[in-house]
Amino acid sequence: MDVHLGTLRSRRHILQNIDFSVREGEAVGVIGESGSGKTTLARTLLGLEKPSDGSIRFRGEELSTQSPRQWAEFRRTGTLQYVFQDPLRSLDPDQTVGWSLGEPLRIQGRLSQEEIRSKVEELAIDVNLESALLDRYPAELSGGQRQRVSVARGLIVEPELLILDEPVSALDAANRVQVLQLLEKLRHRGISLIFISHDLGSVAGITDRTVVLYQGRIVEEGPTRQIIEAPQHPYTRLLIGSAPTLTSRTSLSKDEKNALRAELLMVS
Ligand SMILES: Nc1ncnc2c1ncn2[C@@H]1O[C@H](COP(=O)(O)OP(=O)(O)OP(=O)(O)O)[C@@H](O)[C@H]1O
Repeated sequence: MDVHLGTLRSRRHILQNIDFSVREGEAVGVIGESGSGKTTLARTLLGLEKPSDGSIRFRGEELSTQSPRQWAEFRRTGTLQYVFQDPLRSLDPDQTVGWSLGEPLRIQGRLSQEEIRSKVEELAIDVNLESALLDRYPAELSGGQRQRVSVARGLIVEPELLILDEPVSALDAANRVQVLQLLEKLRHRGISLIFISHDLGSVAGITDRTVVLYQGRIVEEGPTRQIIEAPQHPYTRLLIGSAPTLTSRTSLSKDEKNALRAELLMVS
């Protein structure tokens, strides 16, 4: 799949030849530095950008040719849900957290008010949100609590695929741990996940496979353990070398990093 963005006069090739799949119940990480195309990929998978070439299939159904209205319907029915970096943007500031959590179910229109309320309370327990928080407004929650609400909101309609774009980047260390623990718990629920992040450390404990995005292209893909223990591409080696806590190896020296950067220039 390819994606071009920009105006007709300055069209840019943002994603090139992207080809990967997610199996049922599998958690796949997409990592890459700023500008590598991660958010464009998330937006394309959600139907918010249109691929210029190639296809996006969900359970064999071709999605890339669907109209914006069909895409909206696909997101609305809950098959595909998403969590973005900034939970304040996805939660209505004028509504209580409990209201926002129940909103996807109200849109679906299949359950009564009481059923929705009890589902919201059940889910709050699941994501370790005290029930008293349900009556508060988003601005009255901590960043971590808000992001747990966003994840819960993505889950309430029991999606088949949850796309998370930098879900912990805006959080401090303690809140990050809480949200990552929640995501780890989700893995065992059979939901397929795409976890997009610039930080391999966040993705490491949660994903089965990882895709490495560099300058809009996939340069490496494999089991997350293998990517961490035996990275092949110089870009991945640089990423891992800059995150020494991920492996038992010591971090790269300045010379080693420079050598990898030079190699990277040769291959890109
Ligand atoms: N609407 C747009 N028109 C033209 N170029 C765009 C548009 N949106 C993004 N880009 C460019 O596409 C490239 C990838 O952007 P994208 O936001 O997908 O990267 P990212 O990996 O998510 O970065 P970050 O981690 O900083 O959010 C960047 O060079 C960006 O400037």
